[in-house]
Amino acid sequence: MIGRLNHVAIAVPDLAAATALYRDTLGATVTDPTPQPEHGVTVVFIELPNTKIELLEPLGENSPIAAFLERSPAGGIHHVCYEVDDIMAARDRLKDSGARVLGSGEPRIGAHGKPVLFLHPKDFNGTLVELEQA
Ligand SMILES: CC[C@@H](C(=O)O)C(=O)SCCNC(=O)CCNC(=O)[C@H](O)C(C)(C)COP(=O)(O)OP(=O)(O)OC[C@H]1O[C@@H](n2cnc3c(N)ncnc32)[C@H](O)[C@@H]1OP(=O)(O)O
Ligand SMILES: [Co+2]
Repeated sequence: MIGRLNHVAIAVPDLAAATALYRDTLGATVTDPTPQPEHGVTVVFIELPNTKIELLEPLGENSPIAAFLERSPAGGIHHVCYEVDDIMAARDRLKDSGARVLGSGEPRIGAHGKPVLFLHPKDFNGTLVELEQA
């Protein structure tokens, strides 16, 4: 069911500093920061030949990454994102298998303008999983 690895997300306390680290120290191609208010984060993508790294900084009062950064103030790997061909079929199959789909269970539009869903980390070996419509 899952296909390509779309991105690995890293939550960071200082997006400008993290972006500079990837751009200047690691020599990567980086995008401009993009606020995603409906997701409570500001995002920078690091573009690699075979996938992307998504740097996440909290945005607003109720950011879903705030508690994560309280637990890990220096930042850390927050989620992995896999592409699926049919996100509704994937969601229904996962729910039938007992996996917890986070939020309302309805896909929302993610950073690439495509529908995304999140799966509870406790159901996937302690890793928060994002699914993105391919
Ligand atoms: C930009 C848009 C989009 C894209 O297109 O790429 C994005 O990526 S948006 C990214 C941010 N959005 C989300 O993360 C949405 C989904 N997340 C959530 O709903 C919540 O963050 C959460 C996963 C339910 C966690 O909620 P939180 O309040 O932070 O923690 P809890 O106390 O409920 O945690 C319970 C349990 O799970 C562990 N945990 C929490 N987050 C993670 C994580 N990222 N990776 C691994 N484990 C995680 C937490 O430690 C708790 O464990 P125990 O203490 O053992 O109970
Ligand atoms: Co993501």
